Order: sequence, then C-alpha cells, then structure tokens
Amino acid sequence: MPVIEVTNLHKRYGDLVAVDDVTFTVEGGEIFGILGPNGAGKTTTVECVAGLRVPDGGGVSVLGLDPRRDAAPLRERVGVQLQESQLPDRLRVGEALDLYASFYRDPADPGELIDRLGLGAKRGTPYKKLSGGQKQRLSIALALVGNPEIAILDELTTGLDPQARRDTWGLIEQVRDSGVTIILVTHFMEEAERLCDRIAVIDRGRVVALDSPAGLVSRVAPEQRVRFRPSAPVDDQLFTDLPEVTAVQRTGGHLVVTGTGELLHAVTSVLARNQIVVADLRLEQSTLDDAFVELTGHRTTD
Ligand SMILES: Nc1ncnc2c1ncn2[C@@H]1O[C@H](COP(=O)(O)OP(=O)(O)OP(=O)(O)O)[C@@H](O)[C@H]1O
Repeated sequence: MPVIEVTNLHKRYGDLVAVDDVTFTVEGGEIFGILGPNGAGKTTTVECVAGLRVPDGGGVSVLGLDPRRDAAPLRERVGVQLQESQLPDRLRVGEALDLYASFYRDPADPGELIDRLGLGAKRGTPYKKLSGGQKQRLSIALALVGNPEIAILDELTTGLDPQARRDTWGLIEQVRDSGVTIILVTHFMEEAERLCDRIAVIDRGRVVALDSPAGLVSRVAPEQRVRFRPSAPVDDQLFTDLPEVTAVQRTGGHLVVTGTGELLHAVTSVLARNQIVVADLRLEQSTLDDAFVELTGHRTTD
C-alpha cells in the first residue's frame, strides 16, 4: 500500500523551475531513495512532502492526508530530518531529546532512543561539543522521537567520514526493520545502492528513472566484463564463439571478455575445457554510478 503519493508535482522559485512534473509513490516499509546531483530539486520535493513548501501544481498525499491542510496530525506521524539542522550550542543531547519528545502525544522513550543511536555516553554533552557524526545521529534521533510511521532524511551522511557513514547506514537499516517507512535524499551512489529498495533518479527537476538499484543498473548497462591474465597464449575465437560474448580485448597481459547473461560461467567453462590456467580473474559489472551517468549524462558530483 502506498503511504506517500506525489503526482505531477511542480515548484518554481521565480523563473527557476526546481521541480518539474515529479510523480512517484512510496510503499509502506520501504526505503525510498531520491538520488540526484546538487540542485536537482530533491530537497524541494521532500519539503513539499513534509508540508514545508506549497507546491505550485500537482498533488501530494501522505498517509492519505494533505501535508498542508492536515499539518497537525501529520506532524505526529512523520519525522523530518532536514539538511544542516542546527540546535543551540549549549543544549545537551538529553535535553534536546526531552524537549522534542514533549512536542508529541506518544513519543519514544528518549533514554532508549539515545542508547539505540549510540549516544548513551553523550547524554550530558552540549550540542557544540559533538562530532559531525554525533550531531548527525542526534538529528536522526530527533526525527524519530515522535515514533513516526514515516521518516524523511535529507543528506544524512554528507560531511561524515567513511566509518561514521557506514555506522549511520546500519542505523537506518535498523529503523527500517522496526517498521518505519523512509524517504532518503542522497547524492551518494553507494549509499543509495546499499540502503534503498527503490530509487527515483532526479535530474534538473524531473524523474529520469525509478527502479530498484539492480533494476536501474541492468536497465541501462547490462554488460559485464571478465578480466584475467592467461598463463599461456590463448586464441580469441575460443571466446568470440560463445553466444554470451560481445567483444574480446587485450590490455597488457590481460584479456577482457565483455558480454551478457551467464558470462562468467561461460568463460570459466571454456578455460577449464582447454586447461588454461589464469591469474587475476575478476568479474566487473556496471555500477549504479555507470547507470546514473547513462541516465543523466553526468555524474552526481558534476
Ligand atoms: N528558497 C529558494 N529560493 C530560490 N531558489 C531555490 C530555493 N531553494 C532551492 N532553490 C533552487 O532550486 C533548485 C533546486 O534546489 P533543491 O535544494 O531542491 O535541490 P537539491 O537536489 O536538494 O540540491 P542539493 O543536493 O544541493 O541540496 C536549485 O537550483 C536551488 O538553487
């Protein structure tokens, strides 16, 4: 059952069209990614979903309600973590959670949430003394303290080091496993690939593709490459004869066999049948990054 429905959403800032006819639905219990380069319209889209901006056209329905008209009941059911949320420097972690919990009718236990987010030792620490990763975890805790059914998380790992980013991913998976539906805005491919059940790729205000990470990859770039270094000369034709193979190239001492389907199995069978010993055997597949470039014509970091 869709919990969020966005239909033909339009939003301009003066002459600038930030969101141009965006349509998608988010199913209950999934992590739905909104992936795109800077300025693509991701934040504007989720701000419309969160009721923080008024669309110029189109419709948004969240849990069957209108984010603007039904702002009060939705505040109880949707947790929002927006980019670069700031808290007063001297506010302590425990105080921030208690304060936010007081805004809700049926909040989570702040102490339990602090422990769950790995901030137990920081309960008495003022906001300004937290590291980037700890601030980020606190902002996730604040988005979850109302026990929401939906959490909207915008760029939650931007600025974190790789370890903190991975820890945060683990946390988001736990939140999803507890039954919360998540909209995750990101421009990190690896993050989208690891966490999201489905991804809307947004570029210049439009949805250019919507699929699972694997679906996006296979849709635009189904080819795989098997790369290896044979220990003795090999005839290319052994591979070009295979129905799975589309090309054979040589680079240095390596052979690169490109193709589709069960390519790895086909190539290794030929090698075994002909008693060819190889070194450095590697299967290279297209990544979400490749798919993104093909879909939009540029990288997210461009
Ligand atoms: N309040 C505003 N007033 C005018 N223009 C805005 C405003 N907010 C965003 N924009 C512009 O609208 C476009 C879309 O911005 P938005 O923040 O939605 O994109 P984004 O995909 O979230 O980008 P980022 O990843 O950089 O946050 C950008 O060109 C941005 O400069």
